[in-house]
Amino acid sequence: MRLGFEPFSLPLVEPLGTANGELTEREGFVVVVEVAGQRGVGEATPLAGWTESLDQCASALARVSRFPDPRRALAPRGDEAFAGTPAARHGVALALADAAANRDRLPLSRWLGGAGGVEHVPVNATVGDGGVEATVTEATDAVAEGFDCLKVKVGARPLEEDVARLRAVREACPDVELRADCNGAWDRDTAREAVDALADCELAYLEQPLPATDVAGHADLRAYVAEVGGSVGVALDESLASTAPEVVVDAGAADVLVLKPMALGGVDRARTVALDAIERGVDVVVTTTIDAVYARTATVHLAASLPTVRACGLATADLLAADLTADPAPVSAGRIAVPEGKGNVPRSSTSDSA
Ligand SMILES: O=C(O)CCC(=O)c1ccccc1C(=O)O
Ligand SMILES: [Mg+2]
Repeated sequence: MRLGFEPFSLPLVEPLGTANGELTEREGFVVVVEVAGQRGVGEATPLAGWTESLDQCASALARVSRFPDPRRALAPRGDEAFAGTPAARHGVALALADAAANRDRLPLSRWLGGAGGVEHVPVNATVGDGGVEATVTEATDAVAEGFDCLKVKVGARPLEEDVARLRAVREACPDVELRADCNGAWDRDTAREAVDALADCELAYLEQPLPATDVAGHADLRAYVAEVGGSVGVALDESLASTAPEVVVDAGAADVLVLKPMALGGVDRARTVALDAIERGVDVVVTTTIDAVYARTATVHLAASLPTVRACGLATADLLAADLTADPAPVSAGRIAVPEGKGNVPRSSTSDSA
């Protein structure tokens, strides 16, 4: 039983504009385990605001790599080994899951508990902040590539500009499912104004309109939408990094949960959260923090393992200027074919398959 980890740094092709500023590169660790001769590869790619810092992640991985058996770190009593470091837990849990799925000769989607038979996962295109013209160009390019669901980043500029952007996208792309991700940028009044101003845009949902900790505000906003006879849903993303998902669901604060396995401490944990939410009538979308190929592919497997999932935020490989190995699950016509080989990233499709 061995566990090692190596740092990586991958630049984005161009910065992704969000209400929290620009994301320009992704740094993290490839985690490798060997269990009874079986190799497993995981990924820990922390992102400030969603997870621990890079340094905290490295410390947690170093600590667990000195365990005689790192599997103990995932056992219920060992979970404190990862307290506050969900990205580190994600990396170790994925490496161990990959090794076990390889041993059992199952694709990760099946090893996680999926029934099988899901060949594709639908995905949304991610349209960053930009002027009206740039936003419409990105949106129409995505539709031409076959996407039928678009997520537009908003909240980085005054509401009337975001309204103009979303109206222009709706006009140019009348048939798509349209979502807007505010990354917590609005206050309660602005969010209500947005619901009114966007009533004719047929938005599927507003993602994290209010700050992460304002769970009650999101419940109030849902009540407001019902009161004015609107149809826009409320999706929560950042709130799930600070508030337990069951608390969010109990509060009636979300129509949709946006689940990021890196922030939730692993695809295994994200799957538990997803199944619980679905059972309670809340939809789920799975996405990443723009992770590299191992974590992104694991999230494709997670999506495929669920009984239902809405278009996922997994069309982000092209945002990276380089990746850790060949992509076994590229986007084609707005969806991703689920890898069928054993494990997470099947060895035959990797460039380091020696
Ligand atoms: O969901 C998507 O379409 C892509 C992922 C994405 O938007 C994102 C990427 C990095 C950090 C945060 C977020 C987010 O959903 O807020
Ligand atoms: Mg989001």
